[in-house]
Amino acid sequence: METLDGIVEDIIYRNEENGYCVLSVSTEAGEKTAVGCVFNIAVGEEIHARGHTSTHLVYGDQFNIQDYHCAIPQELKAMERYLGSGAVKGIGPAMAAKIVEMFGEDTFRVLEEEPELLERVKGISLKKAQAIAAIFYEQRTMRQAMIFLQEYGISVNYALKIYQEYREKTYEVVKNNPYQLAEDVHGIGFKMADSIAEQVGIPKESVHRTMAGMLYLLHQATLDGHVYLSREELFRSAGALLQADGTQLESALIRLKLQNRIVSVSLPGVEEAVYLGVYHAMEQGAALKLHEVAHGVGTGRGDSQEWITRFEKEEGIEFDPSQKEAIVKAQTCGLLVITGGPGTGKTTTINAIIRLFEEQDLTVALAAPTGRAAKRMTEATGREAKTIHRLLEITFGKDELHQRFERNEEYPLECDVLIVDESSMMDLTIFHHLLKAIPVGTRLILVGDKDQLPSVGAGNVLGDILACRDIFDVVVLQKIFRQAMESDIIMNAHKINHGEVPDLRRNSKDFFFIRRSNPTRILEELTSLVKTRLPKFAGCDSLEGIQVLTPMRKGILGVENLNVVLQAALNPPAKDKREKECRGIRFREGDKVMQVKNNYNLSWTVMNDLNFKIDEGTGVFNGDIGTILSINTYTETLKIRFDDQRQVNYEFSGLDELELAYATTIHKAQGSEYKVVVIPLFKGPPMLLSRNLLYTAITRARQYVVIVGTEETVVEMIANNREVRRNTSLSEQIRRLAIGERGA
Ligand SMILES: Nc1ncnc2c1ncn2[C@@H]1O[C@H](COP(=O)(O)OP(=O)(O)OP(=O)(O)O)[C@@H](O)[C@H]1O
Repeated sequence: METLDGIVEDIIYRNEENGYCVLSVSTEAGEKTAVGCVFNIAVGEEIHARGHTSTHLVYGDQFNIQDYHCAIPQELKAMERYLGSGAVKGIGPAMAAKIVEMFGEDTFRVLEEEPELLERVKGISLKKAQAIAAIFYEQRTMRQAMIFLQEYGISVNYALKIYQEYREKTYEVVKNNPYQLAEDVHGIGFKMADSIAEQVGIPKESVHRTMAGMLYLLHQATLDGHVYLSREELFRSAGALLQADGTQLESALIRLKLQNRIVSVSLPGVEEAVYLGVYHAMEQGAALKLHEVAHGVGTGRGDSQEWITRFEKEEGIEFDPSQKEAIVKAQTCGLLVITGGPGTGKTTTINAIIRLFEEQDLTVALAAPTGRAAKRMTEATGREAKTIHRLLEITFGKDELHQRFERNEEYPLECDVLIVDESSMMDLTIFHHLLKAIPVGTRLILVGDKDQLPSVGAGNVLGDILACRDIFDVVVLQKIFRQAMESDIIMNAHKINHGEVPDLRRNSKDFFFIRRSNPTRILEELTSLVKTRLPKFAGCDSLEGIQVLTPMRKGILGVENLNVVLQAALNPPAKDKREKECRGIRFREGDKVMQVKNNYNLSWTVMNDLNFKIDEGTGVFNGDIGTILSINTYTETLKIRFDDQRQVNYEFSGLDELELAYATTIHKAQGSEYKVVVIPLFKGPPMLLSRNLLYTAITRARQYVVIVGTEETVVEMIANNREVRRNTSLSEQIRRLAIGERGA
């Protein structure tokens, strides 16, 4: 590795958000340009950096800083420049000259130890002297902390986050219990904390380590959808991860319980279910609020039967008995769940319910868990539907567990009826926040298809509520309407859902099966379809209209390889297209990409044709798809325009939240719809090839489905009705409360 030592002469560019700087540094070998993330550096400071030199096409040689430390300058001239550069707020160049003239080499000692002496300088009051000293102290502490943290191999980005979290307590936390970092600092997980702990010299058997390891495993379980782990599961994984014995684990478990960070309860079939405290509280809170909402309204106004007859006449429609039941129950129940597969009239029923309430002058709010689902609901109802996050007015959240919403029990939603579509996608966290904001007396109507894959986040909210059909009101729409029957996509989706294999040889107008017997042939066929044949046939763009959905991540037909192949076919390298590589993914201007995490802090803007900003906000969500408009290697940013026109600038350091999206997993496509869906299917592990995965994939298509692969795989998937069980206990909590109510 090369080194660079010199004095910062100029800061040519500084990105305030990610700290990326272009510096001009004077060294013994002359003036050099250095680039990289450098925090809190000022003109006049000495920089000692390690890194490598590369040659930029336009800017020539530049030193890429990997790690660095800087020091307050020693020479009078440099001191003056440093103080006057704006590094210490309140001191400009003229004042700096006066201070250095008065105190000479003693300047920094005075600033640190006897700031009141500054008052002697003309123009500095005692108050100002104190303020200057405070800033100087803060900067010195920060600089020292950054050096300290970098010694443990912590990157500048994380070091800054750690310092911002703990300030002067940084040393104490890192030295005594670095595992705390995993809980408090976004982006630092157990593994990184564990490696810091090893360097600090914390023994492997430390109870802090065991506790952190257990919390980590419970958190990992939530990423797999589980709200709790059985004690046996937790001990098995913790034993393997931490090489800890039963006594150590037991003692950590007790401490965590005493601190209320975990809760354990017994459930039917599970002797001890262990939860992260916050998840247990969310389940309990949700169960209680569901009961309150369900019982919170009196019977509705007017006679809905009469209204239905009039509506049917006016609209020339005849409702199916279960649709009528849903409309009547919407009037009489505080909580109603309407569920049904594609084409069973959910939207038609919602529309009638909205009309009925509106005619009674009640306000109806509409929401859905994702941006795409909300957009579809808006189109289908002709009324504005918001994402749940927007409805609740999200304000802050470094991650899912730290989300903050303006709307909550103190400042609840102001509507008489709330209808949530695509409820199967709601995870426990968002559902808990939603319920908190619903005042008792407001009607809640949850609509969804129970056979879709469960939510990406932890929980099985819709499934758990439906398991309590004897307690809450549920209407299942089963009739497939004539118009829907004309679509093979809908009919085949229902067949698949019932375990029947559709006729794959049938000549269909919207559902196609192309038999190819090995992965290489499947890939060739799929590429040719997406690149040329389907855009012509369906009259759409390869990128916008067509989505390849696959069950797997790995292998020839996994997301990763499909993206490489499709990128090469649809957006090949070109001289005028800039690129940026990150985690082995080569992002290129023009690429189709997907955000793979909810990020509530990313800012977006919407520009009009004249490039004027017409809207702005924050939040980009898991599953949002867009196109890379430009890559700027100088400012280290990448600009993306999402499908709904929002434009977002990503720092290169935030690219781990992006993936190529020519192909995505079926899981990620939940709640989205595409004009054309292409599904490659070939042998794979049964866990990945299940019936509801195929069902979900097919029901994502609005106009055409094309399956390329082997008939055997389709048959196997339909036969594989093994639902992946999630450890959740919302229904149990609902039941316990119901028994309590009956008993009371
Ligand atoms: N009672 C009815 N009589 C006749 N046609 C109906 C009736 N209810 C719904 N339909 C028609 O059936 C089709 C499917 O209905 P709708 O879109 O409401 O179903 P959905 O369950 O929302 O479907 P998806 O989940 O696919 O969006 C539509 O064309 C709709 O007009």
